[in-house]
Amino acid sequence: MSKNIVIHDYDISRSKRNKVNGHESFVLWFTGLSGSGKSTIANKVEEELFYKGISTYALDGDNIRSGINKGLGFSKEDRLENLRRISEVGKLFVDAGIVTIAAFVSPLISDREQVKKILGKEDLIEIFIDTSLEECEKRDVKGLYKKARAGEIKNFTGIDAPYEAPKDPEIHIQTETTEVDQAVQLIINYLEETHRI
Ligand SMILES: Nc1ncnc2c1ncn2[C@@H]1O[C@H](COP(=O)(O)OS(=O)(=O)O)[C@@H](OP(=O)(O)O)[C@H]1O
Ligand SMILES: Nc1ncnc2c1ncn2[C@@H]1O[C@H](COP(=O)(O)OP(=O)(O)O)[C@@H](O)[C@H]1O
Repeated sequence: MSKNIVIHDYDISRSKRNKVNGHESFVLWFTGLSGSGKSTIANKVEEELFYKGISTYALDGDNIRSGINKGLGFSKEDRLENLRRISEVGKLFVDAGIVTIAAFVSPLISDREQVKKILGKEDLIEIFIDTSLEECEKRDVKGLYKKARAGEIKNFTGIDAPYEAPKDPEIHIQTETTEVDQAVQLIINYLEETHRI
């Protein structure tokens, strides 16, 4: 803690907010290669939760890398800082009583260890969107793999930057054998079975 910074406790606590909202707050953290299906599945999971009356918010590349993290690139250091700030923002949302959905490549085990350290194991549900590089490249939703192969983008995850698969995620989805709707149902089932919702 910096010198001369004194934390002020507010009376409206997270547990009061959770009680009023009628549900817990936590982060669903999606990790996987670009094009693996993180945003597609995260978006539908949010929709499903939202229409169940749950307060949700999705943090995704668009609202983060063009806003709070404008100026950060894709070096190992910048990714770590990107994910550190996202985790801190996620922590605020959880404190605000919101089920927070985060969809980021988050490629390294050490990146995700930092996320876990900031959010705390209890408030984090890690979801590995497991799609082979071959399939992501075939999808090439944004045409970025083509550019990376042509050398027009450097440090592209899966091409010339590493992706380290999670060893023990709470939820593991293989999109080449699981349809989007099935993936969403697996996540909702997990949340119900673990009494998160
Ligand atoms: N070099 C490189 N490597 C990986 N991805 C790249 C890169 N350059 C741009 N993009 C686009 O940025 C999205 C990934 O941003 P993230 O913030 O999720 O990345 S990270 O977690 O900090 O590694 C990723 O979005 P998604 O496709 O939604 O995953 C890409 O579209
Ligand atoms: N089973 C599946 N799960 C998720 N996405 C799938 C699946 N099958 C095909 N797709 C397609 O793959 C693409 C994934 O893109 P996107 O969700 O933007 O990935 P990411 O956010 O990981 O970069 C979408 O065009 C989606 O329709």
